[in-house]
Amino acid sequence: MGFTYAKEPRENPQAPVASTSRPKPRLPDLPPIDLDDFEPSPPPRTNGKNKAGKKQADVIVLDDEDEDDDDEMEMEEVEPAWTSRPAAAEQRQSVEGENEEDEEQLAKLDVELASLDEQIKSLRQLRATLQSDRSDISNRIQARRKTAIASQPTKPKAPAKGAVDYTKSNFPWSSQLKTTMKQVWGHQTFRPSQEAAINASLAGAELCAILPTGGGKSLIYQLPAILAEKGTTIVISPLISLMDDQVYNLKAKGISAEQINASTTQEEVRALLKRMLGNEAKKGKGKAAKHFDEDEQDPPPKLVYVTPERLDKSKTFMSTLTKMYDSGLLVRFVIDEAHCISTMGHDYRTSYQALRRLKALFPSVPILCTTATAPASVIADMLKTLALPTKTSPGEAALPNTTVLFSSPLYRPNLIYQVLPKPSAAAAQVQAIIDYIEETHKGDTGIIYCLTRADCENVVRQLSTSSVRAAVYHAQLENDEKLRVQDQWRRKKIHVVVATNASFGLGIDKPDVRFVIHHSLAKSLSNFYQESGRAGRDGLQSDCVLFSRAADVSRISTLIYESYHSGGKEKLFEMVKMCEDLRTCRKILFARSFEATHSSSSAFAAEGGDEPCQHCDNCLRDPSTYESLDISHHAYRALRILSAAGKQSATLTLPQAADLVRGLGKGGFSTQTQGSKGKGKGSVDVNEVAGGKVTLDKDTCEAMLMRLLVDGYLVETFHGSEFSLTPLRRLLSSLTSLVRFAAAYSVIAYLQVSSRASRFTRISPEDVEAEGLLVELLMDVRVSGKGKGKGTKRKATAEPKKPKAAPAKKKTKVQEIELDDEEEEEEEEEGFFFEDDEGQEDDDVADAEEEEALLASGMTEEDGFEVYSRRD
Ligand SMILES: Nc1ncnc2c1ncn2[C@@H]1O[C@H](COP(=O)(O)OP(=O)(O)OP(=O)(O)O)[C@@H](O)[C@H]1O
Repeated sequence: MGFTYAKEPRENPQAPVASTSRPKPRLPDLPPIDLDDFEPSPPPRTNGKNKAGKKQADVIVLDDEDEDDDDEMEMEEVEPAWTSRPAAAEQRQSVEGENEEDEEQLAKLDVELASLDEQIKSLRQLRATLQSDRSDISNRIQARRKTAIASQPTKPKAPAKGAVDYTKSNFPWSSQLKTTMKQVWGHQTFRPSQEAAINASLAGAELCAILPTGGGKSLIYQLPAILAEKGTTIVISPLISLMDDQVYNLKAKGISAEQINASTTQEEVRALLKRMLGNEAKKGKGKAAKHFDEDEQDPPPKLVYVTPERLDKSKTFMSTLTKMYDSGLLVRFVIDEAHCISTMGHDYRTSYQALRRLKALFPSVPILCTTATAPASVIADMLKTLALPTKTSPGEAALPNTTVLFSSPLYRPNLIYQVLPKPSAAAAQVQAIIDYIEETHKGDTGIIYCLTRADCENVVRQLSTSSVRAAVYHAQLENDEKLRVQDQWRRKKIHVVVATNASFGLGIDKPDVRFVIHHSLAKSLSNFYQESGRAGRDGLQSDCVLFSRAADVSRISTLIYESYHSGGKEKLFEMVKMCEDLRTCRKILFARSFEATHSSSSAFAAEGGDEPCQHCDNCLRDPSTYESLDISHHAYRALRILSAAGKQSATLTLPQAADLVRGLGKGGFSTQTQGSKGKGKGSVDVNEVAGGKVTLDKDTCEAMLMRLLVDGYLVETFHGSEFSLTPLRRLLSSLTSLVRFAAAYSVIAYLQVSSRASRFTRISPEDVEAEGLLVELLMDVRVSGKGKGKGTKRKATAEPKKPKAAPAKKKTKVQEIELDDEEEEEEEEEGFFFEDDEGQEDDDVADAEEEEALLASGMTEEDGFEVYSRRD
């Protein structure tokens, strides 16, 4: 090398030329010409001009001594491109070299531009998100202003023409109502909305009664059922346990009530259907008469409980109803726990959709819906599905051709709510429950709700080592075993039923349940209200305790993944927010949730108005036991680290993500890329990407990640992985195609950063150091002066270094954590437990899937088996 060829002469050859870093030019020896390499047609040299018509520079021979910095450029000027083959080759080489450099530059610029485009795209997305947040908040402000104006007292309107006030007690049946209630049920007075709803029911109105858990909804249809001169009331109920309970209680009062479920033999079903056709069939001449057994002495039942699947699938049952209808023996249809139409009817219990047929086939039979948790949207869905009038009117001014609505306050002052932190180790979790029961409710009747069958069994196993007598109850138990457990519980032979909420929730009515414990979060606030509502139905003070832990959120997400993106997530997050709130009265939190959507403004407010209840954990909480922790910088680091890991397709569950951002496992994590031995591995330098690790303790860090998830900085993605089919799942799969792929896959939820996270992640650690963060995140955390036990030391967290020029922030105390030093060191060394974590989730999903599969297939508990295996 040493010189290059000028493609074009400089316009001013005398002009100074910028020096280059190349070696000083030397006058080259002319190399021998290689003819083989000689090009046949060198570039034309015409009149000293180049192609562009510009004059070529003359050849200048430099004196050797004249080796100054300009030499090279001079050489460049004098050496034409075609002078020799080797020179041309070198020129080509050099041009190629330049092109390569430029192409490299181009590629680099392309990468940079693409990265800018990506950033612009994500900033645009972030902008849109923030703008949408802004308009949500602004709409909320507007809505509150409007509500405030609307709630100003206005002149009461005169009732519309033709309106009926069902709250009066001057109906022809009024005195008989009270007498029968006293005689049969022993109740002295009606509870709110009971009498009015019964009046409307007896007047033949289509109606919907929304009363609190334990509010006495059953009486609303049971009393009119026994007052009917003839015929049967058909109650459509979602759960066998609920039907068992109702039928058991009715029979105990001498009321003729039956149910049809999986344990009802075909013989029994046939006999019952004949009884339902009753004397009319006996007297008649048609087919019904032929079926009637002369020896059958039992009178027709006043109430028959069935599942929606029975109505949907059993032709014999439907044809019996048709005969009853023709004979005037169908008194009323009752849809108990009617919110299930909307909450289950679209996915798991599609037979609920078949209830639409009732109005079409039996138009003159009134329908009564009862529920404790039906927001306006659910009511609308319910009415539409049942083909009832979508126009509603209130019970005190009911209009013809409308669905009449009754509601009474959902707040139950005798229930004392509290949320307690759940320990991380399984044994410690159950021990906390044992301690609570032994200290507060020794010998009392209660329920413990768990997420999965495996959880139930673990809890019962450990309870058996204590003084608490407990039994397990879940969908896979044999029906006899279920009945035995319920019976023993009713007779106080056992204190506690440990149940999955899907199997032992709705409608369980034992008056003296003194406590309901949630071993894990409920799937929604409305589930929590329903499940905890099993307590204190006799009106006496009872406790509702929930043990909350961030990692449970991900467990639940995987259990509800099918409905996660169609409302499940929002419901779960609402539940999480309630648990994380350490300040607001639980009654007010429930009220906000229900009133936001409840059709009646009285949902919670009526009793005590908007005043705090003064007896929940938040009302009684000592302000010195919690504090507001500024988690902005922890959140920044966590999101930067997770974002970097995400770029390597990391697969991180919430606990794994917490470990990673806390710097455990030396920044290593599993990735989606499959290596020869399974998953691939990735790693991230937490100091480089985030300026350091998150210095919160494990629990607080997990709580922070959960908060970032709920606030939308993180998102969960679901991944299915195959696992072997258990015999039960295989059986289910073979029984119905409705047991979807859930039966053969486990689902894991991984955390990823969302576009919203770029509020944090787009700023480099240096900029954060220099300028601080724009976003501030505060989180309430519990603090306690007490140690955890023997060997426990109190230790203050090292807060991430605050930025020098950070904007002034609310002053917060440095959080103190109680963590055993040794434990901490062990964690550091051991790093991750990927397999264990996922194994746990696999188990969860397997359990829940079996439970859900029964529901999904329309085979709610054993009834479903009956539907599919013993077709009528
Ligand atoms: N008027 C009344 N006076 C006293 N007790 C009543 C009255 N009405 C109902 N009860 C009692 O209240 C308890 C709850 O009633 P019921 O099972 O009908 O509640 P529910 O509204 O169906 O509740 P859930 O929605 O939680 O199933 C029962 O033990 C019942 O006997």
